[in-house]
Amino acid sequence: MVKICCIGAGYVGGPTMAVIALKCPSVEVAVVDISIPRINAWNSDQLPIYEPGLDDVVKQCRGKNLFFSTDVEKHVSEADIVFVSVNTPTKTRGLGAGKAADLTYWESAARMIADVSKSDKIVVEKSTVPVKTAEAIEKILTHNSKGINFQILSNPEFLAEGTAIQDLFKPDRVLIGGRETPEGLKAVKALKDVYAHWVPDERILTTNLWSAELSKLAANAFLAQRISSVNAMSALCEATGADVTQVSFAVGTDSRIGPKFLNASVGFGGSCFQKDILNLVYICECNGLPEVAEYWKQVIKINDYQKTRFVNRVVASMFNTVANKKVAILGFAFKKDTGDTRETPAIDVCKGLLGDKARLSIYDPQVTEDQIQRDLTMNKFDWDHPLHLQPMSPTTVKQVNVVWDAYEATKDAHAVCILTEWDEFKTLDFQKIYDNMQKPAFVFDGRNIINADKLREIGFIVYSIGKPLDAWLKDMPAGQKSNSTGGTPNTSRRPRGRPPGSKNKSKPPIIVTRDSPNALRAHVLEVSPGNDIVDNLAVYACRRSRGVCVLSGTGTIKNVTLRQPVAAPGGSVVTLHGQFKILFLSGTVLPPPVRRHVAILRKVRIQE
Ligand SMILES: NC(=O)c1ccc[n+]([C@@H]2O[C@H](COP(=O)([O-])OP(=O)(O)OC[C@H]3O[C@@H](n4cnc5c(N)ncnc54)[C@H](O)[C@@H]3O)[C@@H](O)[C@H]2O)c1
Repeated sequence: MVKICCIGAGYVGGPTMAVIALKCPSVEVAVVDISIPRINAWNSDQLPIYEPGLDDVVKQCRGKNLFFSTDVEKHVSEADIVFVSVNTPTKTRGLGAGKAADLTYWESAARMIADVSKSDKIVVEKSTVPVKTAEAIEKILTHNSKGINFQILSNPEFLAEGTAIQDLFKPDRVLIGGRETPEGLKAVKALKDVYAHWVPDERILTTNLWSAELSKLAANAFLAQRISSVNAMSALCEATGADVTQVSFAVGTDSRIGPKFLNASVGFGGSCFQKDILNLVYICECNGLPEVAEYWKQVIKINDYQKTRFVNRVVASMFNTVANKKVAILGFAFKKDTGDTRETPAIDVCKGLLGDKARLSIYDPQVTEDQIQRDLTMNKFDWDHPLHLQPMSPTTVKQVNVVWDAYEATKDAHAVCILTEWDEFKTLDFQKIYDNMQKPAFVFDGRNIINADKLREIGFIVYSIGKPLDAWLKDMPAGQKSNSTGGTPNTSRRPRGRPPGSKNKSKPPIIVTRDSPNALRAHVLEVSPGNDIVDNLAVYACRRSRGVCVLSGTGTIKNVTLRQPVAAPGGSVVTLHGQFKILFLSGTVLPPPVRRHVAILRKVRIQE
């Protein structure tokens, strides 16, 4: 019986090995990891990752030919084929920091394989690694081999989280790279035989080692580039009145381009795209190709720009400040059908809004409070280290409240930001949400999943990425960079001086609302039908611990109770029934600890 061992029981190692075990009953598969909680979870009913269809596959073969264990050395020494699927984070220190791949975990796995092996082995790179990594790994293994023969193969994984099981069942292709020597070709054939249990022969591609390694980086760079291309178009669509959905449909029907991966959004995320492109950029620089490096860097710059642009749009639309306003965040995972939050755009958007002092109420069906707090306090790239090496007890962000229901998150909120395209968000009762929100009520759809027209009919002010703007949003210039957003900083500098040929333009009005606690701020409040105006204002003042000075009001009211000042001679209460139009409304409402009767709504002039 062929024995396979996979080092690393993560998003790739776990599902990939479970599918190999399912499809190859004659192969014994052990998945090993240094993380005890992770292995315990794989052996329980609560798997450590959420992936549609995964539970079913694991249940069918766990304990038969699929095993999860922390006994790394035992299973490695017994295996014929060792997959290495460990983290390959971006380096945070030293040479190549912020770009190059950190191969610490890979190297320590390779040294351990060399130490414990007693028989020949095929070692398979499953992790995404820089091109030429196999050469380095080969050196480590052969220098410590004690006469054992190791063959290194590159077999990069192309699954996408959220559809991993489908992708593994029916891959577009399986790529195997190996040495073009008799031993290398034999090793390639041995691995090909494993996949041949369920993947058609024409879908198993074999190449040399370096082509396989580079193909994975190239594939991710191309995918991310499509997203950045359509996101760049989305900014132009907003500026011109074009609709990005119509543009991408028209572009995607060209058979040379194709329709996939052309949805505009708040930006791409996930553990791979940014990391792999940075890695590619570094490799280009090291190979003396600065122009090529610069080209790929732009894909990440546009992604950062898109997140910053989204935050700016939210802040600018809400009178240029979100200080102390409740903003509901629907969705935190980097895409639907996964609980994975690695490099999710939600992190930068939330940090940006928190930088402007918003209060956030976050709901995601698959992400825990602990994870969200961790993500919002962790340093860049720290997430890509095994759990036990990450900061143990992150400080929590106080302005963040994580809830388990979209209606709870949106209650009393000023705005809703949709950051993950979960299907359940499409069927929310937006009328109910609107009724329970502060007015004007805003929806910022970062995934273009809601029916904007319907929401506008309800009364929302809606922003959908790359779509024609509401009149309200057009009047709120959001193109400028906001220094207060904590999102990924935009490093590009504007050239000095006026562009050639430009004239003096009329300047947009400057909105002077700063968050000094004592500054006056203008608010438009809408009191819903059936509500008492004074009560509403009192609740509003109380929640914000602020005095409210009412300057004017419009609309119609019913059942008016006019209280004459108590001290006035003959002071009394006059109650008027019927429908009245407000001509003039002024007054002051003070928050606690001032006693309620001191809060006075002074003047209402009404007309029958
Ligand atoms: N997540 C994806 O969608 C995806 C897709 C394709 C490729 N990849 C690549 O696959 C690799 C793994 O990604 P992932 O998402 O599964 O990461 P992950 O963090 O989910 O899993 C990696 C696991 O390796 C374990 N590990 C680290 N060092 C170890 C060691 N010396 N011995 C035993 N276990 C060790 C960690 O504890 C962790 O559980 C990365 O290189 C990634 O770029 C990821």
